[in-house]
Amino acid sequence: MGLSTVICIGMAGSGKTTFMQRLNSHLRASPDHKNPYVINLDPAVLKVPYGANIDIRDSIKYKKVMENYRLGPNGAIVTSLNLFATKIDQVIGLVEKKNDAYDHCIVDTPGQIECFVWSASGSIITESFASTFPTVIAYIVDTPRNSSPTTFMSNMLYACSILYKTKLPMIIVFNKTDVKKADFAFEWMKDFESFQEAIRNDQELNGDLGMGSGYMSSLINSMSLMLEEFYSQLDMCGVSSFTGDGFDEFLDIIDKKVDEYNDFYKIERERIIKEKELKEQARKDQSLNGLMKDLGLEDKKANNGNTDDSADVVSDLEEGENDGLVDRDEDEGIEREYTFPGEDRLEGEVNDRTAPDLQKKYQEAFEQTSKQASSETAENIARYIRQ
Ligand SMILES: Nc1nc2c(ncn2[C@@H]2O[C@H](COP(=O)(O)OP(=O)(O)OP(=O)(O)O)[C@@H](O)[C@H]2O)c(=O)[nH]1
Repeated sequence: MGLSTVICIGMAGSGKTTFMQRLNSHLRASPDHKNPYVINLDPAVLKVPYGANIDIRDSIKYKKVMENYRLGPNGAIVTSLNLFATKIDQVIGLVEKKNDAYDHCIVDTPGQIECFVWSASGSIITESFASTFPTVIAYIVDTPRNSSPTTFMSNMLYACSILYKTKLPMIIVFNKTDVKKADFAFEWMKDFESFQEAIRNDQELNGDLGMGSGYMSSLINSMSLMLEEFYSQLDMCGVSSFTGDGFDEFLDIIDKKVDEYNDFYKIERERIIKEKELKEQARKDQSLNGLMKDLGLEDKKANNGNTDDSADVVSDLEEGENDGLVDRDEDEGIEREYTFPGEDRLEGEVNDRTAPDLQKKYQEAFEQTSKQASSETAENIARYIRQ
């Protein structure tokens, strides 16, 4: 089995870094597993309590990003990730070389979850891993803090949005079980009635001031079906990053999720990528056809074999046909200054339908321009980021 990636995501303070530290030491101590390859993507963390093979802080100085770009803490995290994302191919290349030496590549993400999950660079980084290795999301939850049913549901909705956004297998990891066991959460996820009961109790306990009051409880009730569907796609486990409890189970679930990735998610992802490519090709063909049509160069076959030049092209209009279109201005005789590069044209000629290779030339020019445009765009983005 080759290397698989585990990306740790979770709300601020849920214990991602401590979880990473424990997972790292657990894997190192286990005779059944190889040491993990560890990546830190949190540019703002002061101290990384595990030895990282790749650390975003080595290449990007968070404080400098804040100063140079005059950004606040979150803006600086996003910008640091943007800068890092420009190098992601190199990072993936490095990890790929370790494919045989490691079983797991574990990735820590910034404390501010939205900076990673909802940023373009977060998506690029996740996508890059997911398209190269089987990739699983470990969504870390602070169990004691989620014992209120409404806080729990908000957290689950967040996890749900990540699942649907990344389209990757997900494990919900209830952390800090040394403080509070996660049984209540498993129960709520398996049996929606028990969750509704918890909301009713919360309401009774806290009255109208309680989070479970009125509007919230009816919102939660109406979301029950959606949440049930979401829970059915997940695996969950309870761990304590302090004591190491539950980590064996977590690793078993990772193996299961990697199989799931290979059997289902990979095929689904490839289908989606293929579909996108086809759509993109269709869009390009359409704009090329539009261009050809505008130039009066559409395929003759498209005219049902009618070789008569019946399509309205600029040259036709010049004849002064009464076609209801706008008449030319008085500057009729003035030759247009623009022309198509490399085209040998006769004076005043607008469309030369007799040139047999013209369509081919336009096709080449179109492809050339779109290639040039995309590399120019990439260069512009890189220049902008460097500035
Ligand atoms: N009791 C207990 N505390 C934990 C556990 N895991 C983490 N903590 C504590 O939770 C707090 C947050 O842990 P971190 O690992 O810094 O959490 P984080 O999600 O990486 O934090 P940010 O990156 O700042 O968002 C720290 O005080 C940890 O000591 C655990 O399993 N049990």
